[in-house]
Amino acid sequence: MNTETTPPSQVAHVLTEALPYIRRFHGQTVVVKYGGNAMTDDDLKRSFARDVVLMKLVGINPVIVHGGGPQIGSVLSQIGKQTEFIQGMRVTDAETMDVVEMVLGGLINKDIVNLINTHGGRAVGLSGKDGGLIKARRLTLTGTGGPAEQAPEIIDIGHVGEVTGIDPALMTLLDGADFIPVVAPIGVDEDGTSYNINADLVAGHLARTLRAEKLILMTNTAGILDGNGQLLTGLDAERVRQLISDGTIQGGMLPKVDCALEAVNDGVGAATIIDGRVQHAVLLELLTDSGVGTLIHGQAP
Ligand SMILES: Nc1ncnc2c1ncn2[C@@H]1O[C@H](COP(=O)(O)OP(=O)(O)O)[C@@H](O)[C@H]1O
Ligand SMILES: CC(=O)N[C@@H](CCC(=O)OP(=O)(O)O)C(=O)O
Repeated sequence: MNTETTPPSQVAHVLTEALPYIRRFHGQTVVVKYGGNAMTDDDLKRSFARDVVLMKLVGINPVIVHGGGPQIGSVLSQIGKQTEFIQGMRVTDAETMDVVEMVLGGLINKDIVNLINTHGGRAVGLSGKDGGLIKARRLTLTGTGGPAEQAPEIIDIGHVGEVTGIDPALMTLLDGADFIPVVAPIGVDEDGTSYNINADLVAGHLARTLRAEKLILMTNTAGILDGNGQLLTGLDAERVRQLISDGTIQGGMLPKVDCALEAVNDGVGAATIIDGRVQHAVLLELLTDSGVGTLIHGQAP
């Protein structure tokens, strides 16, 4: 909103509309997954940084988990390396893992930290290695094809991890000192081996561990769409299962719905998938009556 052209009464109205939401989320943790597809445009990146700073200033505790899939892809193509996804996960050999660490833990993480800090926040960038934050192990995928009587085929996708534990100590420390944590989705096992982890999965685990009031997954669609491209504003587990089995939900949307369902069934207040291509998407979702995207419901009590 441009306050130079907006009548003051309208500005006051907007602030009043936000008041019940500010009260509701005050002192609560909100985990925001900032997908690589939502960080392509400089204006959008700035609007995201301002939203995060505003959240912190009104007493909400934002925790940012970022992706960077397209950015990893572009560095891999610059060095002439092919990349492949199986069931939404990037096949990650040792050389790809180095690029993942450089792009996620280096470039993107520090870019977001810098952006938040230049807009008045105090962000601290971490990967899952810092303070033992994200414990991981190798993820094994099983094939979906083949005759039913045969044991499912095990697919090796290299250094791709799944989260086995989150140590919240560092988060609590940062939150207590009013810092904003910005987390790169890299985990480590007991032997010190690094793993590339889908950022949605990390965000879901963090939200559960921190008992977040809300998990927000920002992506490059209006939310979850039905077969006709229409936005589905609210879904429960049963409907999600149907949409997966009829192929409406697929690819990169699969880990999002999985982790959103796991989160709401394990103590997280709500999970929404929103359009990160919209300016101030996070504020619209958190602090206005309109809300945006798809809300994933938990099981009825
Ligand atoms: N039913 C669906 N509704 C919306 N998007 C879907 C659906 N099924 C699959 N997708 C795909 O999921 C993508 C989002 O996942 P992904 O590309 O991994 O995004 P991000 O980088 O934000 O994690 C969408 O761009 C779309 O191509
Ligand atoms: C295992 C795996 O696929 N990891 C992802 C990690 C980044 C990510 O999740 O980025 P987005 O959220 O932007 O998709 C990858 O290598 O692309």
